Amino acid sequence: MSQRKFFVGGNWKMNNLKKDNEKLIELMNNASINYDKAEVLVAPPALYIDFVRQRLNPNVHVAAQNCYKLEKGAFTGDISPAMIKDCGADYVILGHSERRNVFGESDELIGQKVKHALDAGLNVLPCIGEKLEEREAGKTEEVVFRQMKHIADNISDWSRVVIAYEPVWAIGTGKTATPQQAQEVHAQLRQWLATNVNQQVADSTRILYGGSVTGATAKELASQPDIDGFLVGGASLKPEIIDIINARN
Ligand SMILES: O=C(CO)COP(=O)(O)O
Repeated sequence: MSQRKFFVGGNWKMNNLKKDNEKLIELMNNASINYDKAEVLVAPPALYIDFVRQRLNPNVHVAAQNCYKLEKGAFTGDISPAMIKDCGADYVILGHSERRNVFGESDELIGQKVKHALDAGLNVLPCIGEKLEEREAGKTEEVVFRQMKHIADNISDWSRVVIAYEPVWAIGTGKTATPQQAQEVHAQLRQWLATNVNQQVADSTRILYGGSVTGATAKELASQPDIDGFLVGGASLKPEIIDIINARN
């Protein structure tokens, strides 16, 4: 097992009202979690970052699900890393497949966001992953390497970066990648980092898997040598998130 600390993020997406958030926070605050073994993060909708940060165990990171590439200005509807920090969060998820595919964000824009968020002092959790037709056309490596390059070219400090590999065909579909499928891509990504950044970054950077992770599938996925944790959607809204956080115990 690697020296990289296990990391589990819950991406709440556009779900839950205050009353639901309160229940989820209570569940997490009362759970038995060994924070020496697992780094834990939740990403509520931006409107609730302050609400969640004020109530949640301070050991848990709070993240925004997205942000813009500039500090402030006339960008109606958007938020900046400075605002995220001001509300007490310390991470931002960037380039999630829903941002790429529902909202049309490009590799270039995601790279610019990564750069600005790091410059502004946040930790970043950039996401990459291929669509089903890309996998079926044998293009997985090409796609994730291209996405990775746009991100890596904009990283000034790798100690504040956690990567998430989330194959689009596995997100919200109930079709979890097999441990072998996920491990294969994670190993390729780690090799890409070794070749294109350096060996130290390849050895130390956490690469999370995301896509229909459940309490039932987490343990075997977590036992793979290059899978350093998870970014969880649906199951992060349920009590089984605790089993996923404890998957390495
Ligand atoms: O997109 C995801 C996490 O960012 C994964 O979502 P699901 O776990 O619901 O498939």
